[in-house]
Amino acid sequence: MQFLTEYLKTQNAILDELQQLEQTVHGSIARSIWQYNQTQLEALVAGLIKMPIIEGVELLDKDNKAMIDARSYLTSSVPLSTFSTQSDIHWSLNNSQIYLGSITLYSSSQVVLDRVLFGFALIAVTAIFKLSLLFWLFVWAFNRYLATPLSELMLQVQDVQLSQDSTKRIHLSHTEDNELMQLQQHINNMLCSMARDRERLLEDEQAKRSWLEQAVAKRTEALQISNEKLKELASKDSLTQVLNRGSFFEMAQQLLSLAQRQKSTVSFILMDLDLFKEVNDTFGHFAGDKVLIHCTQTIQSLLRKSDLVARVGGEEFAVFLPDTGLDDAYRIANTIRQTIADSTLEIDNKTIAYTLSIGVVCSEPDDELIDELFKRVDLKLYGAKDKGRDRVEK
Ligand SMILES: Nc1nc2c(ncn2[C@@H]2O[C@H](COP(=O)(O)OP(=O)(O)OP(=O)(O)O)[C@@H](O)[C@H]2O)c(=O)[nH]1
Repeated sequence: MQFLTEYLKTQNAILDELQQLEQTVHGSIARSIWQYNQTQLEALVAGLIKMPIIEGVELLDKDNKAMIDARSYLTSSVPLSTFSTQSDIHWSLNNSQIYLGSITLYSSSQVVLDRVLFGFALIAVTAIFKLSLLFWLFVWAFNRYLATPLSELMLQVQDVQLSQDSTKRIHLSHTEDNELMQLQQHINNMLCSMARDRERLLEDEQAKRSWLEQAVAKRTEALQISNEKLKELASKDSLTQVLNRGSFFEMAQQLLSLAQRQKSTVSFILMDLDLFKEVNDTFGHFAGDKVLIHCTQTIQSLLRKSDLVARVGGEEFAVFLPDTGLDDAYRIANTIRQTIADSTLEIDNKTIAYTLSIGVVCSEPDDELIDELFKRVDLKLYGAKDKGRDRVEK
């Protein structure tokens, strides 16, 4: 439909052009005919026929006989349809018009078609050019305002994700006041609130950890106290509160090893209450316990703090004297014996007296084990018993 409209419009335009051409050449042709100048007439027609919109020129004389009939096409390729404009040719003489003939200019559907197609081609080329321009404009705008900022945004988000730095934020290099800028703002707000949450969590965790550490420290302290109490209980004799046999031998062994390294002498005193069974039998077991406690306190009062005292049997006491030779040890042992022998105990209005038999030895340079000293001192003790009790044997 558009093609048909275009075709008709173009045809009318060509008709107008043909008429204008006729007007233009009208005077020259009239003169040529009036002057019988055939050469000039033919030249004019040849000029006309060369024009692209003219397919044929026909000149008729006043008797309608053909003077010139020129065609731009061969007779073998006649156009499908032709259209023409015709006008009469007059010559003015003494204010009268003399009729000389007529001129007909032909054009064809081919000319119209060519022009219409040329118009369409022009429109198509313009459209393609405009479309290309629009396409590249779109590509440029897409890249500039969307693709490039988006890929930059993705890279920065990735960077923030991989980084341990919670203060990192998104900063796009080219930001317009658009959705991307809002997106950047939203992401940064989200990162801020995430950082705040993380800080809060860390603070909570820190508080919980310090609470836990305090609780553990308190618990450890309580355990240490309990352990120390247990150790003390395990290492001490419950009645007399001096060392028991096990811990005495352990500590004495360490002190003996140290003394051997330092090449000093240590002494070992072993004491046994004389006829203690009689004390128990006469005054009772409770009184016997009091005697044992009295004996312990008396021994302790006569020793240095660095000496070890232990209850190593029912009524048997051991003393380990670091850095002490046999004579000094003997003197100490005898003082203990004498003090005990001189003392009495009042229990339930009854006076109790008791004595000790004591053995004393000192270490030899090749003594490595405390058991060796114990064996020797045990023999000395039994020597004291054998010799009548209440005495010290060295
Ligand atoms: N009260 C009391 N008596 C105890 C304790 N441990 C042991 N005994 C008593 O000590 C006495 C030891 O008697 P024996 O081994 O016969 O020795 P002894 O009577 O002292 O005679 P000798 O050692 O030969 O002088 C026993 O009667 C035990 O019951 C104790 O913890 N408390």
